[in-house]
Amino acid sequence: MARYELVKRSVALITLTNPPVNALSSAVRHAMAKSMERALNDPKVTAVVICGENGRFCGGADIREFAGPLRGPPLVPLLDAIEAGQKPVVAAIEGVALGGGFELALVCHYRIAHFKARLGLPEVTLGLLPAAGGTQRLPRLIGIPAALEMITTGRHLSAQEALKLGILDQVTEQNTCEVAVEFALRAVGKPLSSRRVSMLTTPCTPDLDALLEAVTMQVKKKARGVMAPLACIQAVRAAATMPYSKGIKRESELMATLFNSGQAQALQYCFFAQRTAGKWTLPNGAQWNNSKPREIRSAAIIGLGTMGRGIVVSLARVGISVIAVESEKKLLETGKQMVIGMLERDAKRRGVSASLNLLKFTLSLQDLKDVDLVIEAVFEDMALKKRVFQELSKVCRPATVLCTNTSGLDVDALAGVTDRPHLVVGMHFFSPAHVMKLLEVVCGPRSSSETIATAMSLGKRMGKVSVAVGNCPGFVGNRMLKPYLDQATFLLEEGATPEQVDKALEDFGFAMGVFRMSDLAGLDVGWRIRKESGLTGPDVDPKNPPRRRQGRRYCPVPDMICEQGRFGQKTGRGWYMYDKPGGTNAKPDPLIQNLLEMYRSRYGIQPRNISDQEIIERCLFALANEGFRILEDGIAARPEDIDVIYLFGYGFPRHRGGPMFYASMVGLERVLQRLEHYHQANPDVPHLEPSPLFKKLVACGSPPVQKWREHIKTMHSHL
Ligand SMILES: CCCCCCCCCCCCC/C=C/C(=O)SCCNC(=O)CCNC(=O)[C@H](O)C(C)(C)COP(=O)(O)OP(=O)(O)OC[C@H]1O[C@@H](n2cnc3c(N)ncnc32)[C@H](O)[C@@H]1OP(=O)(O)O
Repeated sequence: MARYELVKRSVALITLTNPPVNALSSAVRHAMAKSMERALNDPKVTAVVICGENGRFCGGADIREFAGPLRGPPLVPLLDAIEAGQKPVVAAIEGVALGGGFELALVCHYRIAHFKARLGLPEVTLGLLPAAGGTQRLPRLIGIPAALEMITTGRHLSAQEALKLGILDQVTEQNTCEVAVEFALRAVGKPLSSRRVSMLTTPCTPDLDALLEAVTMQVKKKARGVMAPLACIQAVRAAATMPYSKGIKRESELMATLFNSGQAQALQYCFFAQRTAGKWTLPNGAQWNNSKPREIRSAAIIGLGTMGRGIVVSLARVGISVIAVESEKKLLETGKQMVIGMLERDAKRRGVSASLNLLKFTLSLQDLKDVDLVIEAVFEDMALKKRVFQELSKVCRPATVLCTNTSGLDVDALAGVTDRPHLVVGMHFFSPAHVMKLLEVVCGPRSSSETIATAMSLGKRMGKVSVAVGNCPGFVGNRMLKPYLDQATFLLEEGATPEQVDKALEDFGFAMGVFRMSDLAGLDVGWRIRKESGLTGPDVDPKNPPRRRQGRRYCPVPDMICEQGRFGQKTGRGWYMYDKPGGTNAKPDPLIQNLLEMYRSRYGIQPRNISDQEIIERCLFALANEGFRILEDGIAARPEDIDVIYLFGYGFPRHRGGPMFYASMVGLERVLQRLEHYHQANPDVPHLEPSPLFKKLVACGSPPVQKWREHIKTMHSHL
């Protein structure tokens, strides 16, 4: 857990050895304490260097240990002892120094880093604060404004930036440990008191209160209802206004309030869920670590609409040659100009040159004969997509992987029209594709493990959080959206307004409520799907009651809105009104209020007061209930996968952990009771009927979300 060596006859080299990130587990803390004691007591040792094995200094405290009772030597006294020691200690930072790892570096008397190293205090992203002295030492070292920014955002700094801020003493391109050992030898005999950061005075900040107020407003706006950034601000205030001994107590009190909070549990769950999601597995035993992806050097995108353009940019910026295909010259030219503009802006922001030489634009599918992979991103129309896949089958070489960006159509039906169904897979990007992190990799029953591995690995290369899902209408994300949207519109029928529903969801933590989000996405998309599914439009039998379809409750209000040409932001009118077509400033529209009032009176609905609690319960419990069905059907392998999809694709607030984790935090029994209650009141809404898996989990004593998998016995897993 820590290796101790004597180098250059007088330098104790202590290496943290806890792969993969040398986290400060209780065993590491124990070994560190013993090694430091040995170094400080050995008269031969004149200086100490601390480094991490495998080119990684330290990824911080062991987050897994936070879930259980704290054991082993506490970190704070260990770090205090290092700082107070009478021999110079140098941190040799390679890879990362994050969280507790960065705090370890802060107690060393000198810090040397490799030029590729990254440093930061990401505790806030885990619902915590840097409670091993970080909130008190960092402001003393670099001043309040810079420390506040680092601590409240959790941002990683490059070594160069850390050097400029005064965190590092030296940045090197050579062997960091060797440089640190030489540095340590030179430091022997020099006074250490000015090198003990806890003993420094925090530099004075003019207008401290105004600065703290401004940052408070900023974090409240950015992360509504999230506790950790606010606690970080209070801790940093203590560094400015209290002596170190009192500030450190304040830091620890604030940490105690965060440590056991539901928010910290949710955020730490998200950290691990995100990493679990990449570990896909199929019933035949093929999985992420035994299936080799193909190397993708060239790709083609068919269709240069919003999605296609975003995908081209995502591929080109990671160095993949892209051929972009459109069906008409004008569309091709417009798409080309937009892609070039997007790539140039992206490159400018990242300080690199735009990889325009990787792009080729064409009207001919014949140009795709040699590409490694094709992503179809044409209009969401099965007949059109089938024609494209048939054509691709003829044109592309037999080994080319064929992907569809459909957001819900049958991937296997497309595979079926090709000569290579095993090489067909869904790659469902989210709009705008060059910004949104989520990628659903849709595994058809005939997709080979190599094809899935290729799509997952390509997603990772593009910086996406890729989740493997099964093939069913809407896959995971969009399938779950239906019960959520249905509940929101039923609530309007019963007496709520779009702004009330949105406010309840935004207060819960969503960046945008469901109606504002629908206006942004465009209401016509859902309208077209409802028409195609026979739910609305001229094909519906006029004898059919307007509020019932296929034996279920149906709300025609969204159709009525679309019939008025209100498609959302793009038309300047939707659930809200906007200053102009394309405007983003949503204002309540009296016309919508009138429409709802007339609608209720036409159908004899007595509006009632609806509480925010009911809005949250009906929208989110219905969402989670569909998640349970998805697990039952084997469309998602784990609840973590569903949560990751909602966190990265649908703006579910991270500090709530995702719909499945949220249900477990509320308590499965309580959620079940509430669903049963709502289902009794709405027997014609099947989505409110608790799923069998859900009931089974409650009957088994509501195990924690990580254990649900043990209770899921899917006969026909799609994964
Ligand atoms: C009333 C009660 C009062 C209680 C008071 C309590 C007081 C307690 C005081 C304690 C004070 C401690 C203060 C310090 C806190 C912290 O340090 S919190 C941790 C901060 N660190 C981080 O957030 C870093 C997290 N890790 C990362 O960002 C990345 O992993 C990485 C280091 C940048 C590496 O990235 P990459 O190479 O892409 O690898 P990954 O896939 O992300 O990770 C590889 C595996 O390592 C696991 N892992 C990573 N970091 C940690 C960690 N810190 N702890 C445990 N495990 C970690 C990760 O899960 C991966 O695992 P596998 O998926 O199983 O491979």
